[in-house]
Amino acid sequence: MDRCGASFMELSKLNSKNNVLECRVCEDVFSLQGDKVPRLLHCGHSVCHACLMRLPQKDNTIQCPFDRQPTPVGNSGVWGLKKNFSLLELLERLQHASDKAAISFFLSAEALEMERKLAVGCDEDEQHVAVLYCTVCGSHLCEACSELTHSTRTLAKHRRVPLSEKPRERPKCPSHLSHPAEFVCLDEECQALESGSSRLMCFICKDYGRHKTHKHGLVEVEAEHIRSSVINAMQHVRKLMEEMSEAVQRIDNVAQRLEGTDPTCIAEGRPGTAALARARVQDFFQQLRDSLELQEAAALTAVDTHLRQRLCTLQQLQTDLASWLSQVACATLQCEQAIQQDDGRVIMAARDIKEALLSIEKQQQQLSELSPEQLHPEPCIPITFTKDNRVHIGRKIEMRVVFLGLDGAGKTSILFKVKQNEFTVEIPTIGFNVESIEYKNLKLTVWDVGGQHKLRPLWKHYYLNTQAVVFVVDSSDPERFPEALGELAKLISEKELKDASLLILANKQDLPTSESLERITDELTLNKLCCGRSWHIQACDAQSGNGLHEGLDWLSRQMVASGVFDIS
Ligand SMILES: Nc1nc2c(ncn2[C@@H]2O[C@H](COP(=O)(O)OP(=O)(O)OP(=O)(O)O)[C@@H](O)[C@H]2O)c(=O)[nH]1
Ligand SMILES: [Mg+2]
Repeated sequence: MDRCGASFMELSKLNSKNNVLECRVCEDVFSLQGDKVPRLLHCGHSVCHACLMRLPQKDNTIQCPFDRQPTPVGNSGVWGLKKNFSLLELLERLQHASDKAAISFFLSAEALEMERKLAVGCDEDEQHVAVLYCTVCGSHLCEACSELTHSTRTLAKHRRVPLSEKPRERPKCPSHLSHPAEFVCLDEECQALESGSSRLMCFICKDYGRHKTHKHGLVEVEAEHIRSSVINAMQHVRKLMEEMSEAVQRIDNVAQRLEGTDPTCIAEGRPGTAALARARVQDFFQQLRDSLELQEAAALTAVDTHLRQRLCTLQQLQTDLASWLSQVACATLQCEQAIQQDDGRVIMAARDIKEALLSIEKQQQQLSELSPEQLHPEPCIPITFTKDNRVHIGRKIEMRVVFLGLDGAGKTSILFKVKQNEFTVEIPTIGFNVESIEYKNLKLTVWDVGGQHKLRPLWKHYYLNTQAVVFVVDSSDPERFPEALGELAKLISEKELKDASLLILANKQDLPTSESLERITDELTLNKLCCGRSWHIQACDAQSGNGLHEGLDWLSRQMVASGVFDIS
């Protein structure tokens, strides 16, 4: 192989592998001059003159179609950009070698393999796979057939290129196969309805065929439009793909953070967020278990204390009864023995007999003073569970309740209506009333505190250990609703009352001027104010007692988690 042949082969290989001699936008081979001359962009990429002319210009700069780097163009536009002289020199050498040397085509084994992958049959022998294309004969050839068929002096000059560089074929007119399809129909209806091939036409079809009245364009130009629109679209697609792969990366990072398998977590020995969440849940439930265990222990202690007291009482009663019994038995014996004697001795013992009988009477009296529960004790233990997981032993749950509200709202009237079913005209409370009220399974200790303005600063002394606040509102006095709202808002913000249930009694509903529950709820902004705590509004009147039991029932439900269990 001579030097020229060798350099041609290398250049061909270079070109076939990297397409350095083609414009990568239009894929046309660069030319030494004219539209296809390669021009250099600032980023180092080369693009043919024609493609550069088609690129949009913004503020006298054009963007490289490959890396979007800007290249300023002067007043002379694309014409002012430097030609890629290195590439032009390479091209010139290649053409020169091509003209001079007999073409003996060599492709590396690797390049041959690439060409074979195109799987095009050899036109000379269908058993062979083509790797070359003769641009003069227009035939696809394998290496052997290429040598064989192009061995004469004239045929050897035929330009053969790797199959992958085969020049694009010109389409044939579907109606006149001997003519090239030079035009394409641009009619909108045809574009929408017809296949691409039926829109192609030769010059005869253009002037006389079915598309003759339609708008048409040159095949090359239209194909170029499609190519450039695809290239444009591909730029967006590339951006989209970048965004997608970034999103995939982000998702991957998040998944790793969740599982704790990301490098930072591993390096710092930090668990993933899922493990942290699991630990938080376990902590929470451990605290619940701890506090439940404490509550259980307290409840069992309450049962044990109850048992000790009951046993102690029973033992005391047993001891008392045994002592009474022995005293009665002793007196009875004394009397019986005395009356067995002769008359004189009976008379002499009369005083002792009287005393013995008196002692028996005394024991009888003591026995009759015992309650039925003491005389007929039952082994059962009544247990109630409160909502705060306390155990209450006995038939009634004790509850501390404070009645608050503006002066004249009816607190004292309600208290006495519930306690002794009486409605009397009350005088204003100065200080407080405290009463014990039993209702169903509740034993309420009610603190009714005076509501006059000057007394309100004292309300705070009644908050400690209060399980429920009953806030009484005079429903017939809407002018004082804002004042009531102000006092209620202060109560709600009190720390000591944060767990207390809140019953709002809309009192004096018997009066014709009384407002509805909806209006009072709105005026006192109860839905907002009491959000997050257990509260209830109940219409009532202290005169008839209507609504008071419903209110107490609600309070009972707030206290009791589970009704009375008679453990027997
Ligand atoms: N018609 C009617 N009058 C009521 C009702 N409840 C209370 N009253 C009357 O309203 C007035 C005030 O009642 P009280 O019970 O003293 O009011 P209070 O909230 O205890 O007032 P202070 O002790 O000053 O805080 C009394 O004259 C009661 O008779 C009711 O439901 N209907
Ligand atoms: Mg009062």
